[in-house]
Amino acid sequence: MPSPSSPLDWVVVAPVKRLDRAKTRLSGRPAPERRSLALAFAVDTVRAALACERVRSVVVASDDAEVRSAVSGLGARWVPDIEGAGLNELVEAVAAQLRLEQPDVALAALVADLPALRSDELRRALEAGGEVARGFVADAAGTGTTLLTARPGSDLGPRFGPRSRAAHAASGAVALEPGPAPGLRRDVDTEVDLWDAGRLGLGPATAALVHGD
Ligand SMILES: Nc1nc2c(ncn2[C@@H]2O[C@H](COP(=O)(O)OP(=O)(O)OP(=O)(O)O)[C@@H](O)[C@H]2O)c(=O)[nH]1
Ligand SMILES: C=C(OP(=O)(O)O)C(=O)O
Repeated sequence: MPSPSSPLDWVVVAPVKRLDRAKTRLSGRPAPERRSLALAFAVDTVRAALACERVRSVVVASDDAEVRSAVSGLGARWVPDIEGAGLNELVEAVAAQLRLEQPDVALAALVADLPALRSDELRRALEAGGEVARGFVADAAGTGTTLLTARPGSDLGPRFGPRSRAAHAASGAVALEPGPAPGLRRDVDTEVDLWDAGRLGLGPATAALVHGD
């Protein structure tokens, strides 16, 4: 067991929808473009999480073969989606399995549509998460959640979805204050979100699509 003062190592669960069903709010774009963007968002999110010094491993929950192949290439592990389950049931089930495998692990659930995520933002958020039983980071809009944390001994208790910030707070999770973390909070659902992520600085996969880098 780590001593109380040593920072925890985290396992990050990142759910990724099947690409043909993802990012429906980017509806002004043809389906192949939406698909490529959804994949690029996930790749940039997972790459930044894997580069975070507090992250022991990243587990991507997805039924999409292209997603699985891309994130495996980065060094993440993947597990299948659960047929008919919603996002919260899926995260809960993957977290329970991880706790069986590694009982002392600290767990985090990270949405995989954060193309401007920086590893140092995630590190500060996870360090703040290590101070409380359950914590969350609100999204840029202030209504949703991008990161949910649970120290060893606590369950994630995910309540992602509409108004998840309020739902996580009402469930007893603490709002984490990791300092400036605009990329961690900038989930991309709409064209305006994508523009804002571009202003912050896109990860390489998304930048290649948006700017042709
Ligand atoms: N594996 C899996 N991931 C999911 C599921 N629902 C949502 N996600 C992921 O959870 C994160 C947050 O979801 P949303 O922001 O709603 O993303 P989205 O569903 O692609 O976008 P919209 O179609 O605009 O709602 C993204 O990384 C999604 O890929 C699900 O049922 N299974
Ligand atoms: C799932 C969530 O994301 P979004 O609101 O972007 O769908 C959430 O904020 O809980």
